[in-house]
Amino acid sequence: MTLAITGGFEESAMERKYKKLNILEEDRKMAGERSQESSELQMKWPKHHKRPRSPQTFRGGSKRRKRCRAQARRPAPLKISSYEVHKVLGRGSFGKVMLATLTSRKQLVALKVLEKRPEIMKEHRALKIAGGSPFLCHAYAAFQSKLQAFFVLEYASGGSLSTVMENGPFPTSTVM
Ligand SMILES: Nc1ncnc2c1ncn2[C@@H]1O[C@H](COP(=O)(O)OP(=O)(O)OP(=O)(O)O)[C@@H](O)[C@H]1O
Repeated sequence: MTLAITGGFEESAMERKYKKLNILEEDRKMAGERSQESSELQMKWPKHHKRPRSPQTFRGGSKRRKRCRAQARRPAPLKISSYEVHKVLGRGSFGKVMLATLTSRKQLVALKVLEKRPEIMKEHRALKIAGGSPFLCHAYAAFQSKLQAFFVLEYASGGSLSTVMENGPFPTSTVM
């Protein structure tokens, strides 16, 4: 066998046979060990119990990634009758934003009502981007009537940045 490893000489038929037998023997041993391991595991975790999964690790070493806020919550109902409107929060170029309550959950939301125009696709794209950011308002749902598009947004109770800045500069702790 040593000859075969160092090369240079050919293995004899007898040596090949011994080598094969040794390999078969090793295979048998390993198979035996594996079946013992699996029966031990079955004893630990009977079939009706799920074995705990090892925590999945992503690139960069972080454990399972957190779902973003908008995904984590259930989608809001997709009809206007499910919302109780309280007041107008502000107006934009294509419509208005109203403070509303999702009646079934008593949750305050900002309901953005826009005329159906091609430009509202920009809004759609912006909300898609905002969904991945922890610093921007997320959308819970969107639905439409014949003439209008409705976006149900996270209510930002602090007001707009320009309103806050009317009173002068504020400390970093306020921003955080
Ligand atoms: N999620 C929200 N929570 C609280 N108030 C909001 C929210 N979204 C909008 N508002 C208020 O409604 C106003 C109008 O918002 P909207 O997004 O329609 O227009 P805009 O972004 O200010 O302007 P434009 O339509 O030209 O982009 C805002 O200035 C803000 O005061």
